[in-house]
Amino acid sequence: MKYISTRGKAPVLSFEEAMLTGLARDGGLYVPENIPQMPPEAIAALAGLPYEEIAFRVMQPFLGESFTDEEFREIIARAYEGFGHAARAPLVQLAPNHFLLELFHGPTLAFKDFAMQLIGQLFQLALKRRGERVTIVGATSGDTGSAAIEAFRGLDAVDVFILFPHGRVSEVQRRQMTTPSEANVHALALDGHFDDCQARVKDMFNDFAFRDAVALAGVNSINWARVLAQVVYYFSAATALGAPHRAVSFTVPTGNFGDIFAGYIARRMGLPIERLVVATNQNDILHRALSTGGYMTSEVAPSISPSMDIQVSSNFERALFDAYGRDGAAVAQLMDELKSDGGFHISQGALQTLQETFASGRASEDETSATIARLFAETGEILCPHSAVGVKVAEEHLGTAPMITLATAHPAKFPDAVEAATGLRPPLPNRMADLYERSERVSRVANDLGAIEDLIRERRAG
Ligand SMILES: Cc1ncc(COP(=O)(O)O)c(C=O)c1O
Ligand SMILES: N[C@@H](CCOP(=O)(O)O)C(=O)O
Repeated sequence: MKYISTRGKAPVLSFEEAMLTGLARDGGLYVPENIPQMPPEAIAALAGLPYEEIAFRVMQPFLGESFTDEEFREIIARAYEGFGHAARAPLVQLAPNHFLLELFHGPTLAFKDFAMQLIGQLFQLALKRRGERVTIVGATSGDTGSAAIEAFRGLDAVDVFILFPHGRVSEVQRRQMTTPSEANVHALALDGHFDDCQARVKDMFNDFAFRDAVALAGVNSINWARVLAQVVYYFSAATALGAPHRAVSFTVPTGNFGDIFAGYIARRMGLPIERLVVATNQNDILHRALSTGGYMTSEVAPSISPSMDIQVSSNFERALFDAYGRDGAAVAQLMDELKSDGGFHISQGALQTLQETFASGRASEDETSATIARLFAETGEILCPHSAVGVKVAEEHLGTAPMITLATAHPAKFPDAVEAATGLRPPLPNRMADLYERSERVSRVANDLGAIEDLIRERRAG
C-alpha cells in the first residue's frame, strides 16, 4: 500500500512513513494510491463483532507491511480499553429513522479519541523501532489538542506542542490541554483564531530547515492515519443497522472535513452509504462551496460550537483531489488561489462529482440552541452544540435509508451552551470531576511564525 500527495510532487510513502511525515513536502495531503475494497460478504461479517475486531478488519488493508497483524491487534486493544462504553461507539435511536452515533466515550470526551488513542500507540511503536524522536505540532479549535495531549503525554519519543486560539475554546477544552503536568506537553494559546493556528502549523511544515531540525510530525487530520481510524465507526454503525443489505445515510458536523472524509472513504471501500451530509454552523464555507461551487473564505464568527469555527477546511483538499480526477497540478493551483485570493471556484465537473456524494446544510446559532432544547424535551438526549448542528441538518435530509448523525463531543465539554438551552449543566464524568481545581500551565504566543518556532526549538527536549 502506497501513499501519494494530493499535489502530486512529494515522495510516494508507505503507511508508516506517511503517518510520521504528516504534511507532504509539496504542501499536499497524503492519500492511499488505491482504496482497498470490502466485498458485501466481508461487510456483512462485521455485524455483531466487537468494535476492536471491526477496527482491525477495516484498517488492516491500508497498512501494507508497516505493522504485523499481531502488533496491530495489540495496539487496537490498548487504544480502546480506556473508553467508557463497552460498545465504544454506541447508537441511540432518536426517531423512527434517525439514530445518533455517540462518539464521545473516549478519555477526552470527543470523537478525536478514536484516532488519537490509536496513533499514539502507532507512533510509539514505530519510533521505538526506528530509534527516533519527533516534535509533534498541532493546531486545535479545542478537541484535537486535548485528545493529542492525552494520547502522547509522558511518551519519551515525542514532544507535543498544541496551538489553540486564545479565548476561543471552552473552559473544559482549555483545561484538558493546560492541566497535564508531563514535561513533554506544551499548550500554546495563540492570539488569533483556529485558521491562524492551522496556517502556522502548515508554515512550519513548509519551512524545511525547521521541519528537519526538529523532526516535525503532525497529528491533525492532515495525517492520513487520523482519517483512517475514523473510517471504522462508519462500518460499525452501518452494519448494526443492516448494511450491506440496506443502505444508510450519515450526517456529520463538519469543520476541517476530516470526519466526513472518513465516511467518504468507507463509501469508496464499498459500504452502502446513500447520502453523506455535511453539517456546518454559521461558519458555513463548506455548505456554500458544495451548493454554489464558490469556496470563499470570510471572517470566522465565534459560535457556540467553537470546534467548528473554521474557514480553511484542510481535508476538503483530499475530496477535491478525487473530484478533479486525482490531478495534483489542478489541486495545487486551487490551493495557490486560496492563498493569494482567499478562495477559488470549483469547476462544473468537479462540483457535480462532489454533489453526487455530499449533501450539505447549516445551522444558525438560534437553530442550534433550539435543537438542543427540543431534543432534550422530546428524547432526554443532551446534545453538545456540534452534535445539535448535525441533528438539525440531518432532520432536513431524512429519507428512506436510516439516517445516522455523528454526536462528536460530550455535552459536558460545552456546559454554558447546554445550560442556556436546557437549564441543565451537564456534569463531567467522575474521572475528571476535579478538572476545575487542577493548576494550569500555558504559554501565550503571538501569531508570529518565527517566535513560535523559536519557542519550540527552546522547549523541546530532543
Ligand atoms: C466536537 C467536534 N465536532 C465536529 C468537528 C468537526 O470535525 P472535522 O474537523 O473532522 O470536520 C470537530 C473538530 O474537528 C469537533 O471537535
Ligand atoms: N475541530 C478540530 C480542529 C482540528 O481538526 P483536525 O481534525 O484537523 O485535527 C479541533 O477540535 O481541534
